[in-house]
Amino acid sequence: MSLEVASTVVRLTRSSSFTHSHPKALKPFDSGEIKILLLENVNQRGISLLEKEGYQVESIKKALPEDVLIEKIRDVHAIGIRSKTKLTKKVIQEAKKLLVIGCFCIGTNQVDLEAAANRGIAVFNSPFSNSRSVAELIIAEIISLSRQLGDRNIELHQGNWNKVSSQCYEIRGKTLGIVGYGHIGSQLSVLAEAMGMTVFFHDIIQLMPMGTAKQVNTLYELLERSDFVSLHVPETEETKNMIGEEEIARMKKGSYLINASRGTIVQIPPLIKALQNGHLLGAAIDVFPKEPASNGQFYNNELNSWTSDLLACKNVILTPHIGGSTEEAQYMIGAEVGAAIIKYINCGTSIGAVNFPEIDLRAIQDTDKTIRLLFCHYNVPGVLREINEILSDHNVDKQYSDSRGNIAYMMADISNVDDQDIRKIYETVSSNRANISTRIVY
Ligand SMILES: NC(=O)c1ccc[n+]([C@@H]2O[C@H](COP(=O)([O-])OP(=O)(O)OC[C@H]3O[C@@H](n4cnc5c(N)ncnc54)[C@H](O)[C@@H]3O)[C@@H](O)[C@H]2O)c1
Ligand SMILES: O=C(O)CC[C@@H](O)C(=O)O
Repeated sequence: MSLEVASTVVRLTRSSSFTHSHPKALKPFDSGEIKILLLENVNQRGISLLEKEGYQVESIKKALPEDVLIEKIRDVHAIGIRSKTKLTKKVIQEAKKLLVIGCFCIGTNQVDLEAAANRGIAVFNSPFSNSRSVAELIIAEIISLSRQLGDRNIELHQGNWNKVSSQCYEIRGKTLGIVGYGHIGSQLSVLAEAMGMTVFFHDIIQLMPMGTAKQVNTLYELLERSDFVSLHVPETEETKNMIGEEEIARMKKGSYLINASRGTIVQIPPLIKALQNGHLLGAAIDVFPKEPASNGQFYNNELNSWTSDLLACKNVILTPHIGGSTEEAQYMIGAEVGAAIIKYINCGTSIGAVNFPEIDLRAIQDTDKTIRLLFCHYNVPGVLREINEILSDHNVDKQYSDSRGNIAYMMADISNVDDQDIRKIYETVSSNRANISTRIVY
């Protein structure tokens, strides 16, 4: 395998010593030179945090077409995205200066995580800041489907008074089947039980049930027992097309399907068929196989060929991927992912990264002449010995290393390093046979 070198040159001037020692605010080099590109309308909280660090931040409200994205990503050290921007291997290969990707959302399926790790690029997300928002939306949808609220609302907006109770039900005493019992699924479980529902869930791992919920062994068992099925799995090779004709046929007659996970999990044509023939009484869909890059009049057959058939079905609630779109969630995500980007750029901290060894070191005290070496490398035998040989003329105050698959990451705080030694250390470490990326912060 060829060793790609994506190294960062450091500033060679330092501040002078302080009499008292404090945790030192580390900086990579002149922070003004750090360029950050934020796409898809990242919350102002995240923008402000990054700007406060002195980084140059460009924020764009929509996702970019691949050619424009490639052009822009070449020049930036960090990129912040949400669910629409596809950071494929091809795009990542063009990102020569990129250190870090921030997914300002939960899902990370839009990023080629392995390609990023192989370039020494850490990827962060916000694993639970919008979980509650999604769970609340699902509760609203369960009630809305059960009472046909969507249809009544449209009818009355069109002047049609249609007072009916036929096939409108309370949710008390009904059964909710949750597929994927992680952050969202388990929150939903608690809320649904509080509304008087009985909860079953299916997950690939054994999990502690909330309240009196029960885990079932198979997806089919869950589908056969539930009045409402709600999907909360990530997009993986196993979950793609998870709900198709056979699975829908296994659902109870008169039940409802809700998908706010990813658009690839449910096959829409068999869902449309089941809604048309009355096997299902309704569905709520928040995510779609293809979604537009920005707001506007894009929801049509050009986007997904079956759109008009779905629109014609009764009791179907369609929302534009807004499960996590609340002020509370977006603010928290902006703060969390913004902080993770800053800590990775300034201090090398990779705790919370989804594709990378997760390590941290306690702060450097604000005395002069200590540097932090950040060395991302291929996980091959003998490398740490070679690096410590390079560092042997200095005092390694503390050091931590971990690996994840074929990628390893080492942090070392080295004291008593003179200005002229910094470049030497940088050059020798970054020319190591296993180097992926080398950075020095101080
Ligand atoms: N609509 C929205 O706006 C919105 C908002 C947030 C998250 N999401 C989506 O929801 C997904 C779930 O979010 P989360 O925070 O609960 O994730 P999570 O990682 O906390 O939980 C996912 C659960 O699914 C389980 N799982 C994985 N593969 C499975 C399979 N094949 N069968 C059964 N269970 C399986 C996992 O074991 C895990 O317990 C995210 O990955 C994201 O794609 C959508
Ligand atoms: O905000 C988004 O675009 C994605 C929301 C949601 O799907 C997530 O993965 O957190």
